[in-house]
Amino acid sequence: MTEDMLVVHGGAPLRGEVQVRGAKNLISKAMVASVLGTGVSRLYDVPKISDVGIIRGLLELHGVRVSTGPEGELVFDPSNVERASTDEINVHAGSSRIPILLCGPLLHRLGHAFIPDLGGCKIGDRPIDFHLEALRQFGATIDKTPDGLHLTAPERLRGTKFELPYPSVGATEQVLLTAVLAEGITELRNAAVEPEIVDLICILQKMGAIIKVHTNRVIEIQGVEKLGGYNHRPIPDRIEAASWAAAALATKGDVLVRGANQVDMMTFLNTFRSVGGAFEVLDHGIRFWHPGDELKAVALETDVHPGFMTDWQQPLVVALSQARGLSIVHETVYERRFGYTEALNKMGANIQLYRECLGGTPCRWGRRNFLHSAVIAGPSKLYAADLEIPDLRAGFSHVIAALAAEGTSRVYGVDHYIVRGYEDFDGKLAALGARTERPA
Ligand SMILES: CC(=O)N[C@H]1[C@@H](OP(=O)(O)OP(=O)(O)OC[C@H]2O[C@@H](n3ccc(=O)[nH]c3=O)[C@H](O)[C@@H]2O)O[C@H](CO)[C@@H](O)[C@@H]1O
Ligand SMILES: C=C(OP(=O)(O)O)C(=O)O
Repeated sequence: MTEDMLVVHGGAPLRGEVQVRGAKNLISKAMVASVLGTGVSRLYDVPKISDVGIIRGLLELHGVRVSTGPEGELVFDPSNVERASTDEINVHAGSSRIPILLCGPLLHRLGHAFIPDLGGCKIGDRPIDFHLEALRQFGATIDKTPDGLHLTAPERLRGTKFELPYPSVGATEQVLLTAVLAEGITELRNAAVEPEIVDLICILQKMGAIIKVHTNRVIEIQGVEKLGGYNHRPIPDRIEAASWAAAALATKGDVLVRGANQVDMMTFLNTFRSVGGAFEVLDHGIRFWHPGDELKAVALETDVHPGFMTDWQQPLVVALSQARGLSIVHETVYERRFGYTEALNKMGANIQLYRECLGGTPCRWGRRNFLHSAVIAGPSKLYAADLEIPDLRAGFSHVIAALAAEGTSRVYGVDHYIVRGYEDFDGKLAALGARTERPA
């Protein structure tokens, strides 16, 4: 499909400024949280990305009135939450993972929830067993049918004690969004504590929830009878910020990422510096640049917060292909997050994948029968190629590689994938001096 294709003339460093707005991985959850309230909620700085449109559509099907204000403001009025037909909901089947988080809010409001097949990036099996087990413990009944999940809770859900086998972001959000209106106390052990989760807790607290974050990943939620609305400006997107930082490094450029927040990116910044990248933290963002010296190889493992995010590795690996020596990236969160390396190799990179847990510690997952360690030998000269994007973050890394390469590449799948997480992608590339075109 040529309309989904970006032509990239490589070889020019990215230079200039981009602005990041509210984090993709918070915005959609904040939208879901609005359903829990009886009052109007206002979310500011919402980027124009496709996941927002999908969740908006689902909320509207359930009777939430959504309107837009200036500069990315979204307003939610959930006073008339109602059931939607499975056929209508199924229009959104396979489009996002967020619908699973509607379980608790819809059960509280309606006693029933229908969840279509989930979508999201195909970067692993991505089961929802922790979600379903937690919901059962709250008292929900779950019926899996070929068209999706039907959940019922004829009585008020009850608080519970639950320990996650792994600090899953989605399952932690599931528990939070369910426990806030459940009867009694919920204790969640081994919870995820990503900045996006802390921001969701802030939103719920604004709505009237009582949530205590203890040490050692323990979160205690005291259920309340009723929640109101919220006014919230979300944390900036630290994945997008790191993506532009990696793009600056890989193209030997200099990019000021307005809105980038140091505290949410500390681990990334340490790695960026270890590779040889330079940055300066400013009041309104972070400037990232290639200082001219040869980049250095590093070993890193992806991990839950405060570790190195799994969503940061794909863009950074393009820069690592330009570093001298052997870099190791051990992916411990998802089983199949190296799909993009095939394209980089086609362009001249030297990346080998291994089933072993390379990098230091064994994979906490136990799922070792996957190619989840990458060894990147550099520096490699990159040449243009025709590339097919396999998922969102991989897509960004394809585009960076094309920008760093010699010659003209064609990148397919841009509008399908990149638009899920990067607002005004073409506009931002143009602002940074990238030489890209859309076919006529
Ligand atoms: C929309 C959103 O916020 N997406 C992010 C979210 O995804 P998401 O919330 O889906 O990621 P999780 O933290 O839940 O998944 C982490 C790991 O746990 C496994 N797992 C998860 C749930 C479950 O019930 N059973 C199970 O086995 C998954 O297969 C995966 O291997 O966190 C990931 C980890 O930071 C990020 O890469 C994604 O960008
Ligand atoms: C994996 C991602 O998102 P999702 O969970 O929506 O698929 C991502 O943002 O990189």
